[in-house]
Amino acid sequence: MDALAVEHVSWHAGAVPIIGDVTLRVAPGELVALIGPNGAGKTSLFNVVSGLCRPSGGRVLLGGADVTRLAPYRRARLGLGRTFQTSAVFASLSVTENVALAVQAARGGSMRPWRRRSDRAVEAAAGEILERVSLAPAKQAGELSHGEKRKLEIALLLASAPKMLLLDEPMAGVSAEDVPALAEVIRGLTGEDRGVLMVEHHMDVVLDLADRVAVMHHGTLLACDSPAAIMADATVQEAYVGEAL
Ligand SMILES: Nc1ncnc2c1ncn2[C@@H]1O[C@H](COP(=O)(O)OP(=O)(O)OP(=O)(O)O)[C@@H](O)[C@H]1O
Repeated sequence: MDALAVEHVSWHAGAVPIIGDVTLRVAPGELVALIGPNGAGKTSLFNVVSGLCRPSGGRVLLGGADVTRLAPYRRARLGLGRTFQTSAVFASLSVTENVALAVQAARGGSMRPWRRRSDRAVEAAAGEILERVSLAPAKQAGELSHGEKRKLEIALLLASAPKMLLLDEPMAGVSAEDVPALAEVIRGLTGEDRGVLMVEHHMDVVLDLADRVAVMHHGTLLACDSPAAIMADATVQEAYVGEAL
């Protein structure tokens, strides 16, 4: 069963066709990188998969369940997690407090403030997640580097134990020295049979991390294959004429 299946998906913005007949699968435990020149339709595809945009044709399946008509929060409950290009963390709270809030929300949806002494289980779960993303618990979220903030965003997603993750340019704004550590965290996300679909412009990161690379161009999927096959694909090279691949 695929973690994610996008089947013949099209999306129009009003009358303007943006995505046409895209079919793409992500297996459990697989990391697929989604690349393509600016304006190719990568974010639009993420919006269709996460439920922010309703496709004009085709289907989206999560773990085999048809979610095409479900609202984003219901897809999240079915195990879909998504990061965005902009950071969304509570800057004045510590790293642990941020993750503990997410764990608590995932467990009960209660909006009561997380209480330091009353919920050791929540704290323990938060600690475990922070270890997985190699992030120091005591730091205030507002003081983190870009790379650390990206790790914290991933930690917040892991709080709800998603089966399928959409990562939107995780390396954007991250300094060169933080890239290897963040790449290592992303590499670990496919554990526990989790599927990952990642939009990323840094080709070295894509080639290093991806099991397969999907290439979008003018709203369609040009190719989806191993990194080596994609690098050797003449059609792909042509789509990127004038741009660094
Ligand atoms: N709501 C909308 N209304 C009209 N046009 C849109 C809308 N959303 C996206 N587009 C257009 O669709 C095309 C694809 O946009 P999209 O953001 O999906 O591309 P992208 O591959 O994510 O690009 P980038 O790498 O620059 O983020 C662009 O030409 C964009 O201007």
